[in-house]
Amino acid sequence: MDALWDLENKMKLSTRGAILLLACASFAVFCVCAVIMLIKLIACNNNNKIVHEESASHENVSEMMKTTTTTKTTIRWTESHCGWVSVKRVLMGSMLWSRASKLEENMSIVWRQRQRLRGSPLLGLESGWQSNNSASAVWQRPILKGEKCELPSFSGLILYDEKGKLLHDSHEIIQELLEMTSYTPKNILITGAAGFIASHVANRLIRSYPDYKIVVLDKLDYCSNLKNLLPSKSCPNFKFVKGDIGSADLVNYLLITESIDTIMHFAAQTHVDNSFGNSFEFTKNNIYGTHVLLEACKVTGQIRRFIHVSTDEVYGETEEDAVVGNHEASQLLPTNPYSATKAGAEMLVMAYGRSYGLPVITTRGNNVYGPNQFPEKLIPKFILLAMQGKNLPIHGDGSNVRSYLYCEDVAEAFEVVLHKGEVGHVYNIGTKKERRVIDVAKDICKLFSVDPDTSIKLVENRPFNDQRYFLDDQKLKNLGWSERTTWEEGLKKTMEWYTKNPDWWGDVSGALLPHPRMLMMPGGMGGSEGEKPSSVGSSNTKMVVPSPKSSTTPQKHGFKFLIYGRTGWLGGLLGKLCEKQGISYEYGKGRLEDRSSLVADIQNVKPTHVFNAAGLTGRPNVDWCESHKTETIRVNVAGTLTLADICREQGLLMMNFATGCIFEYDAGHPLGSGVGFKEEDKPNFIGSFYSKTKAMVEELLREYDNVCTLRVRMPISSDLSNPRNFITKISRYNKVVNIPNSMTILDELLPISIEMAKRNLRGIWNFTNPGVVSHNEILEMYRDYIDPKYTWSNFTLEEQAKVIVAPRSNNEMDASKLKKEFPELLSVKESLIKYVFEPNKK
Ligand SMILES: O=c1ccn([C@@H]2O[C@H](COP(=O)(O)OP(=O)(O)O[C@H]3O[C@H](CO)[C@@H](O)[C@H](O)[C@H]3O)[C@@H](O)[C@H]2O)c(=O)[nH]1
Repeated sequence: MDALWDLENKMKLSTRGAILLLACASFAVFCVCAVIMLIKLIACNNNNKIVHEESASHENVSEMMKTTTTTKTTIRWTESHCGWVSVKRVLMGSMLWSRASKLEENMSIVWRQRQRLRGSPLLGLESGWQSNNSASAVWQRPILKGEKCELPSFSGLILYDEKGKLLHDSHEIIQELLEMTSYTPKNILITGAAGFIASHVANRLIRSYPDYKIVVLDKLDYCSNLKNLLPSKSCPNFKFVKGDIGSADLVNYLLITESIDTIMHFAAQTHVDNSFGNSFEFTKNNIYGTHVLLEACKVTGQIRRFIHVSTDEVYGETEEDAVVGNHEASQLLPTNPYSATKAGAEMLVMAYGRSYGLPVITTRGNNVYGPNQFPEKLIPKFILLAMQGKNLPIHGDGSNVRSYLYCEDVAEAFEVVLHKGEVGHVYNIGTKKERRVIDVAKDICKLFSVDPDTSIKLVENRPFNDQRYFLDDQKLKNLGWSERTTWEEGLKKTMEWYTKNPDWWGDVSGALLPHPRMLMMPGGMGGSEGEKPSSVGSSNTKMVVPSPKSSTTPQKHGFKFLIYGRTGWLGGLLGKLCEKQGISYEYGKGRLEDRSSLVADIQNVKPTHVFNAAGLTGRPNVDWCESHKTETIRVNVAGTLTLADICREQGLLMMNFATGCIFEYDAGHPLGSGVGFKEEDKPNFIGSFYSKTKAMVEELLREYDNVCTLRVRMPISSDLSNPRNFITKISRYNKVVNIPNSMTILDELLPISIEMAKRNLRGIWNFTNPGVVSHNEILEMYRDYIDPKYTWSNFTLEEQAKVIVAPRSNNEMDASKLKKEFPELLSVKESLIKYVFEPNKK
């Protein structure tokens, strides 16, 4: 019993003890909770506080970070290997350290598959940081060896090596790595800087920041001009590279060799009118080109800023009565093909920011005006027209409103965005001052003291003409930028500049048409149907009151070729090719030397391109020309020049089949040396009258920027029955010389001439397959593929001279320009086998 009592007492005691213990424990838990809540509360009020980590190495880091919580912190990774950085977001309990992305050997950044971030407000997003998902505590981005990397100011820092192992000796490393610096551009690539806006930006940066290296990449399209960069020409920090942003190899090469850390991407097809014509060019330049740049940034992994230049047009039309402008978060609702491609490009930029942490900034600008602008745009166009005493064509009724900024102010805006813009942000570059198109025209009339009532003509509206683009410009103003130039001041400066530089752009008659379609007309100077340059400013200019229906009428698209040389070999083949490719074409009826007949042809056919395959080559050969010199001059000289001249007047590209028989092997280009004559070489062979006239014409045609001269040599085709075919000719001669020559395999090259027209290529081109082939090599192939019994004999040039009247040229042409444009082009021997002998094999 006592024992039981004892046990009961003991149990009572232990129960009391347990209760006491429980009470103590509860109190302790309460205290801990209170402390935690207090810490959380403090933390809530101190978003910039650093999270302390348990590990000694982390403490070191944290200690250092403590001093840098309110400013941006930059670290640089100098270890021999690549690494990555994680930051931990404060005020979130979880300690889930996400496994980092890996840097591959080729230095490209490969992010592991992760959930898309959905508009988390975390500041880290702004500098390219990413987390597993929006609830994760850990934000990370990879850094490359030597790269500086800004840390969001609220973060703690943990460094891992590339295998994900914590760095334990981080104190020393971090001491060395931590820098209190902000981003400073060093080597900037500006695309499209021979164009209008970018030239002002480039010239400004080159002038104001001698420490920055500015590399300009520009393909020198119709609307760009190296003269725009003249102020920078002799500056040591300026470099110009002619090239296309669509060339991935070139872009990658430039980023690496020039150590580019910043890209300002202006290059684009910008003219709305053109985009109603050939809008594929817009997709190619604006979307694909941007994509190539972005991919190059990803692959090279060294870009610290990618400033993408977009337009206010991506927002689409603003309501006429809207009082609040589009702000940067407004919806994108582009209305024309041009703005649609710009919006598309923006999406890619945004995606590369999100997917690969590319530090992107986008700008969306209002209309810009000032010196250097190609006169397809309203203000320079109207100034030039007014200067010429011509009428100013207003699309529709001129009630459309645009907001105009002076180019220097816009250049300053880009300077501000470059230095102060936040990564991941969009900035409108705008002005609240709006102007109706009709008022712009009136102001220009006033400057030139002409009567607006007689000078201004209403013409058909654009297929779609946004009424207004109204921007909220506050965000950029918050960075310290504001517009400086008044409209009156800016317009006066612009007028003075164009008055001083009326020929800056050469012949721009095509651009001054009411509705230029520079890209649809690969001649670059074309107009839409029914528009002739002469009609601008004439009192006959069609006046059309815009109607909503007509404004949506689709435009006619497609190519139409006008071909001269119907009865000739090349002209005949061209027609067949057009049929095969479904290209609409007509043969010219007029004679080359009869100007009015050519004008009538163009009026009737309304071509997009003219091909000149007409010319006298003589029958049975060029010896005929020696005894028919005036006839040869009439067609080959006067006729060709007349056609080129009319095409230029009409804004048309003329594809001119010329000859390479204006060169002869010489000391600088000896036989067998492999050194061919280049496009820029001056003709050195005028032995025959035919060659003499051809050389003279080629020289004169250099002055016509609407001509594409194709130097054909010893043309060969798969039609071995054609007497003009070089193979047919030499296989029928009693004796042949044996000299290597460059030649043109028509089956391969004629389709290329069509493609060249579509690509709007101009200037002189050696239109031969690369390499040379000798007479004997061709005849050997002829024997091997066609006639095993075929034999021939050779004779020397001296012996040949006895049986011909005029000397013939032998030469090698350098086809590298053509090969560069068409990398698939076969060497002459490969082409002979593929296109001529294999298909004729007996
Ligand atoms: O002969 C003409 C030429 C233009 N306009 C009108 O003038 C206004 C301005 O036209 P334009 O100078 O071609 O500029 P936008 O179409 O407004 O586009 C410019 O401004 C955009 C920014 O808003 C940029 O994105 C574009 O690249 C740039 O071409 C438009 O309403 C045109 O219809 C005429 O009435 N007659």
